[in-house]
Amino acid sequence: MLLEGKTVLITGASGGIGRAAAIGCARHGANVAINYLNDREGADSAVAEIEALGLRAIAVRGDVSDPAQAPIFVQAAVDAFGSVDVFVSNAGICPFHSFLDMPLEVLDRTLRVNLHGAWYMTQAAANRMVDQGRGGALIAVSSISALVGGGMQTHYTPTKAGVHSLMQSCAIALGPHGIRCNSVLPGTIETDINREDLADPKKREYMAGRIPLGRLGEPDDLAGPIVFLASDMARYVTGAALLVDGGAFVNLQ
Ligand SMILES: NC(=O)C1=CN([C@@H]2O[C@H](COP(=O)(O)OP(=O)(O)OC[C@H]3O[C@@H](n4cnc5c(N)ncnc54)[C@H](OP(=O)(O)O)[C@@H]3O)[C@@H](O)[C@H]2O)C=CC1
Ligand SMILES: C[C@H](O)[C@@H]1OC(=O)[C@H](O)[C@@H]1O
Repeated sequence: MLLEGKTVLITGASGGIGRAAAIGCARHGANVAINYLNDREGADSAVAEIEALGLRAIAVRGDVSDPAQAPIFVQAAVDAFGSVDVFVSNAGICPFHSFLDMPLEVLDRTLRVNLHGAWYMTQAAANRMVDQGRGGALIAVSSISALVGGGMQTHYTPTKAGVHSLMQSCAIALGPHGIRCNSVLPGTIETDINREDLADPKKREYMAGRIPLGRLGEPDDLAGPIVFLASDMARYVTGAALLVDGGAFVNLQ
């Protein structure tokens, strides 16, 4: 049990990586506050799964791109569990689109959810941790796409580089408060975000073929790395980026 007695907050935890991380943290003894936007059923089922493990969980609806939602989410977690020990900034979107004709609304929404949303939520969680005076851990779900490009992701990849950069700067700003700030960089993980993209058999075969470990990722592949970075096992790790990609990034030839 690496997170016994801790309170973990995760944005976008109604499905995919966030949901797997929420359940992974509960398996290690944490109570979990789950933020979601549209998928009430997914959020409720994550809460039920955590409760079945004997831990506590709440689901709080809110759009991370709205700055007013950040203090509301943090306060809801404090009201329910009394503290904020770990915050995982995970909520994100990736509406695949070509560059030259990118509608401004698609660009704007992607930046607002993935980057502004991460910033607002991280700041609110950090303020609470500083007030508590006993440190904490912030983790951003960045991406292999922080390091490499995507022709249909020109609006998205800068946000993933951005959230890792946010963790690096926060590591400096918050280190004196004992708050560690790190990123995980998933490769291609099968979730709703890429269901349509990977429905193309050629694309799927190409993406899977790039991976030395021989398969696309599943959401639960991120649970262990996130629990590790959240826990005291990583007590001297801050400003780091942990690739979780089955080896895709290093696979040149
Ligand atoms: N899958 C992959 O290959 C990779 C994913 N990532 C990153 O992982 C993170 C999670 O993605 P993944 O699990 O794959 O995708 P999913 O689409 O499965 O999950 C996305 C989650 O984000 C939530 N969400 C979306 N927009 C908002 C918003 N405005 N406010 C609050 N919650 C929101 C969704 O909530 P709801 O459904 O309730 O609306 C959902 O819970 C993203 O940041 C993504 O960039 C990084 C690298 C690879
Ligand atoms: C959504 C994509 O399949 C996924 O998102 C990322 O961040 C990865 O790099 C993949 O491109």
